[in-house]
Amino acid sequence: MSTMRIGFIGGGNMAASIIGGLVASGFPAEQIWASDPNTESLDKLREVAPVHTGSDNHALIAAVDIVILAVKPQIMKIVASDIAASVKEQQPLIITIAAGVTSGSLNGWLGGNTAIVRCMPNTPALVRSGATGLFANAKVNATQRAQAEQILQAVGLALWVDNEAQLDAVTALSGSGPAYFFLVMEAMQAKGMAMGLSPEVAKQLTLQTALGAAQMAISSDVDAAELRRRVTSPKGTTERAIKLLQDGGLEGLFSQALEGARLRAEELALELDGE
Ligand SMILES: NC(=O)C1=CN([C@@H]2O[C@H](COP(=O)(O)OP(=O)(O)OC[C@H]3O[C@@H](n4cnc5c(N)ncnc54)[C@H](O)[C@@H]3O)[C@@H](O)[C@H]2O)C=CC1
Ligand SMILES: O=C(O)[C@@H]1CCC=N1
Repeated sequence: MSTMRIGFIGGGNMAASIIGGLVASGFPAEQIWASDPNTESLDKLREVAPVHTGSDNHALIAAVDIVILAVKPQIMKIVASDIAASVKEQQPLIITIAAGVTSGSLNGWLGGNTAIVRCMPNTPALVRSGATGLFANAKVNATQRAQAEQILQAVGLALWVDNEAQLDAVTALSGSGPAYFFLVMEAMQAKGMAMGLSPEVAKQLTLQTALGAAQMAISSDVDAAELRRRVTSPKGTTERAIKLLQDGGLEGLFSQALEGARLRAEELALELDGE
């Protein structure tokens, strides 16, 4: 880890958060490169850490051992096809964080035979509380797996999945997941206000409750169902609220929502493969 050189193609939000996490965890900024045609993105990156920056993706590949593709999914085919010759020559480990771009599509655009780790991070990576699923293709060796894991751990939890199809489930669960919790926060906050609390009080109580519930669930040795039972006094307020949520079909709705997201992830991969 300490001697590896890492290059980011695409120096936007996700690159900035991973670079920030790496440097905060002790990784030397002088071993990090980033290339991006947008000089504003590069200026912002240099505010995060004094990394090497430029606009030439080929020069970046020549300088590093690991290339992280952090561009938008829609331009991945163009970027990958353009760097294919350099990747063939230098044989870096490729890590992609783009949603919906399969390792098979990427491998094809890069000319084949490429070691690829495909990751599905989520937006809390921006505050180093991310949750990432990782998948390695058959070309990735044990050292490269450990390197990829350490890089993504710089922005939160990083867990391997057994096969690439499981990344669609990861996308439905933790990739899109922050939005589900944000929706619950919006609804609770709105009703708190409707019941007479000020916007600020409703907001702060909602957010602190979300944080407290997550921290309790993470640190507790019992599961979420038991924690819920412990809040639920017999014939009390929680019992009434939970019954209304369950009678309204909350669990079934979550099942449908995650299934819909997983199917959409499958569709997106097919759409991007054709681009
Ligand atoms: N934003 C998030 O929280 C998450 C993002 N992702 C994935 O991360 C990837 C990056 O997302 P963001 O950082 O949010 O996007 P962003 O738009 O902030 O960054 C993308 C960067 O790529 C640069 N770029 C465009 N063309 C380029 C080229 N030819 N060569 C090099 N750089 C080029 C752009 O100038 C921009 O700075 C996406 O593929 C997205 O699917 C995945 C999970 C969560
Ligand atoms: O909504 C999306 O399609 C992407 C993938 C996971 C989070 N955002």
